[in-house]
Amino acid sequence: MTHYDLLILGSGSGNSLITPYWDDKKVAIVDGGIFGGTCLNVGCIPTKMFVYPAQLADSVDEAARLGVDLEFKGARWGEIRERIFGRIDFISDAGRKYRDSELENVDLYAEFATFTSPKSMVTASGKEITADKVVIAAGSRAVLPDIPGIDLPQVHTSDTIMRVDFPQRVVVVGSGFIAAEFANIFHSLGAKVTQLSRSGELLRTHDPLVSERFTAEASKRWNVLHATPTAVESATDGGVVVRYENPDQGGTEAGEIAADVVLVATGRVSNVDRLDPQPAGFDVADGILSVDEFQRVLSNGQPLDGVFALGDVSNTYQLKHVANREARVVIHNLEHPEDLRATDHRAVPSAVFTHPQVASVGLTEPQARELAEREGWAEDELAIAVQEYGSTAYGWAMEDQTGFVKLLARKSTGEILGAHLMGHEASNLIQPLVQAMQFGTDAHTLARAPYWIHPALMEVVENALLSLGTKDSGTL
Ligand SMILES: Cc1cc2nc3c(=O)[nH]c(=O)nc-3n(C[C@H](O)[C@H](O)[C@H](O)COP(=O)(O)OP(=O)(O)OC[C@H]3O[C@@H](n4cnc5c(N)ncnc54)[C@H](O)[C@@H]3O)c2cc1C
Ligand SMILES: NC(=O)c1ccc[n+]([C@@H]2O[C@H](COP(=O)([O-])OP(=O)(O)OC[C@H]3O[C@@H](n4cnc5c(N)ncnc54)[C@H](O)[C@@H]3O)[C@@H](O)[C@H]2O)c1
Repeated sequence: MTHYDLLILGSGSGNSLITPYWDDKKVAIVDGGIFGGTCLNVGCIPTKMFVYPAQLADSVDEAARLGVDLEFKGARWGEIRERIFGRIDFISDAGRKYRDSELENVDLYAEFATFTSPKSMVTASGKEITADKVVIAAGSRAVLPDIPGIDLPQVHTSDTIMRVDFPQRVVVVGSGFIAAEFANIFHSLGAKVTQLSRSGELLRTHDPLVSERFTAEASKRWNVLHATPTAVESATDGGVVVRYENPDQGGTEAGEIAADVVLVATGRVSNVDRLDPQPAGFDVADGILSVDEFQRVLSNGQPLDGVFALGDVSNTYQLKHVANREARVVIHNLEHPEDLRATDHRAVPSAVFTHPQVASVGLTEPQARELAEREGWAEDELAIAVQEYGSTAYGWAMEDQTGFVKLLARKSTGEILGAHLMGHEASNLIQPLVQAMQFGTDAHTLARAPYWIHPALMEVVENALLSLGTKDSGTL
């Protein structure tokens, strides 16, 4: 048995916890997967490195509308893939070597491990590790529907799809973040894409206007079927046949579609079940490890001293910037047990890097209506504004016909409740709204106090804020 000052389970966001504070202390980092975790190896970073070339390919259609004739001659997928993974694999490998052999005070266990008590683990090869402090950053994994043929080699999750040779025919199963991003990448780079959506509505957890308009836009670009897969079968040409049926009345009729590869993007679950949480007495609720606001793991509803968790294993956001924020809180709380700080989850934004881009923060319209009803607000207290990109000068320059900013606010106070953007650079345009929600800036003050550069596309946010008609804060 080897004892450490700190044991970290998971080398994704967990890797950032080893600050200079631990230089003269013993640290164990345990990871049975690829060093560096999901975001670096199979998540945010490589996907966005494919999204950008896809965006360049998309510009051909946009340019044509504006009288500029470009030609898409094709994408050198193999080259793109080698460039992306040449960079990423190098970073992952260098990180692993640094932890494994260059730091004297850190031991890397490249194995899966399970808990035997809150502060002790056993690795797959039987090594026992104990520690004074423990951080669980074990992430999440893709879930697959239980249908015949799901284990065929042509069926992928986001973990493996980016390493394939370019497929001419792709079936994407699911309607969430991952499905939207990959359907767009493969379509834009020249593949024939069919997306199977169980509900027929893409990005369904977003505001209904986003879901409705994104579904319409995506359906113009690739084949979106209101259907769910029932089986995948090998085909004689080396590909597969995906059988599908309509999940409810009004859906696509049953049928089959041939594909080279299938990407299954039907959600991710916390890895907590694979840690053996019972012997450790960890609380698990709704499939995630329970933590308090200081990221301390709970046992029978009480925080365990010196045991923390962060990221996808213990939150339902499943976003890297949330895992990073929680990691900063854990870094502080590990080093200052007498001055614990809480994680602030008030205004967590997200973006879907597809085409058109989507970005959101705060309440959707149904959630805001529910709040208004619960709190007995007057009829017109909920202010809603929808501002089209095309209503601004830069939108004219772009001849934009799809982009919009939708805002929800409380009329009498100007409190911004939610923001939902779809269109060019939505992931950047949303940032001032995130700031305002975080700092409690009301809609009128945000529109009037700072200068907004004219005629930047950001004016669409300024105009949406003014369109809300919330209380006049007096700022001219
Ligand atoms: C395709 C894709 C695209 C994404 N894009 C974005 C994006 O654009 N923006 C965004 O904010 N988020 C994005 N995400 C989500 C983001 O990647 C995750 O929220 C984030 O990486 C979670 O970090 P983590 O530290 O909690 O877990 P991870 O980075 O997954 O780290 C967990 C580590 O724990 C290890 N582990 C698990 N169990 C054990 C065990 N029992 N023993 C030993 N080791 C174990 C795993 O091998 C893994 O390396 C994306 C995710 C995917 C899949
Ligand atoms: N840009 C980003 O920030 C980004 C990008 C990718 C992933 N992520 C994170 O990763 C998480 C997982 O992404 P995801 O797209 O897998 O999950 P998701 O929860 O966004 O979407 C899952 C989709 O699969 C559908 N589905 C579930 N079971 C099904 C079944 N049996 N048959 C057919 N459809 C089914 C659901 O209806 C839903 O549309 C996201 O929640 C997100 O937080 C973030």
